[in-house]
Amino acid sequence: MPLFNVPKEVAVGTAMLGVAFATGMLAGKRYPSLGFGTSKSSKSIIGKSGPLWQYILDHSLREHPILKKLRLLTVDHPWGKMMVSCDQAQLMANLVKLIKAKKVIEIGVFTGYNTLNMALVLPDNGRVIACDINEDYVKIGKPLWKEAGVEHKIDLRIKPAIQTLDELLASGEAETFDFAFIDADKESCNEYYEKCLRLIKKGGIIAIDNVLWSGRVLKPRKDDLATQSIHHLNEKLLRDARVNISMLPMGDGVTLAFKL
Ligand SMILES: C[S@@+](CC[C@H](N)C(=O)[O-])C[C@H]1O[C@@H](n2cnc3c(N)ncnc32)[C@H](O)[C@@H]1O
Repeated sequence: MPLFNVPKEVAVGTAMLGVAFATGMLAGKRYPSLGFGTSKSSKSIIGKSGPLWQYILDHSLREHPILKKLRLLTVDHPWGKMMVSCDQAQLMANLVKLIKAKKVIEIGVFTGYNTLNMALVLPDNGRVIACDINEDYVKIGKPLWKEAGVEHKIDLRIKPAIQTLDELLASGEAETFDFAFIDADKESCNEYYEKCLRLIKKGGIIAIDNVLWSGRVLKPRKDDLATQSIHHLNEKLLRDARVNISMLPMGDGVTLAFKL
């Protein structure tokens, strides 16, 4: 199947994302112009295409050459805006290293940029449980996981992420993970969060992407289920005594929840 086709079986899971892209909702996931592929939209709520953004990358991004190769492979893909922001991915890798994580979960792999990013900093016996429903996207990045020599750290599960999380819980892996990155269909973000919270150890971190949803969270429409879902989770997290949180205006907004 051509890479650019969305297979029927994932149409439901990705439908809202599709709408999001068509309407610029994911405009915050944009890449800089200088050697970072095309910048297709100017709707970013936090200015991700101007000279200051370029300066930030020029003075902070330390990207592994194979990660860069994967980003450039992905950026011109028609769905390339789904890829995680590279500065944000670098923060994830720094956190994974800081807490000496061994077991991490990625919910929403796409072409595998952040999966590779985390695998690169995990110890040799570390493991990324990588969840997606679309194998065609993942196929783009898989050869680069191998080229980077980290393929053995990645356990790819092609099925709805809820199912994978339930299987991990059923197999006794509660409180054994160190880090989770939630970046898939937004309607399920609360369920992903609750299941990840059970899977993560105390002191572990859950990172939730797109918490600003290009600003739509400011005025969620009743018929916009994705925005409603993100907004409800944001409100819940503010009062959730099980975690400490930081909401960062990076990419399309990322919340870090530190399990107490
Ligand atoms: C925003 S992209 C993920 C970007 C990725 N984290 C990266 O590093 O570039 C969202 C992904 O979630 C996947 N997805 C959508 N619904 C899903 C579901 N129910 N279960 C698992 N993955 C899902 C899509 O196929 C897509 O690849």
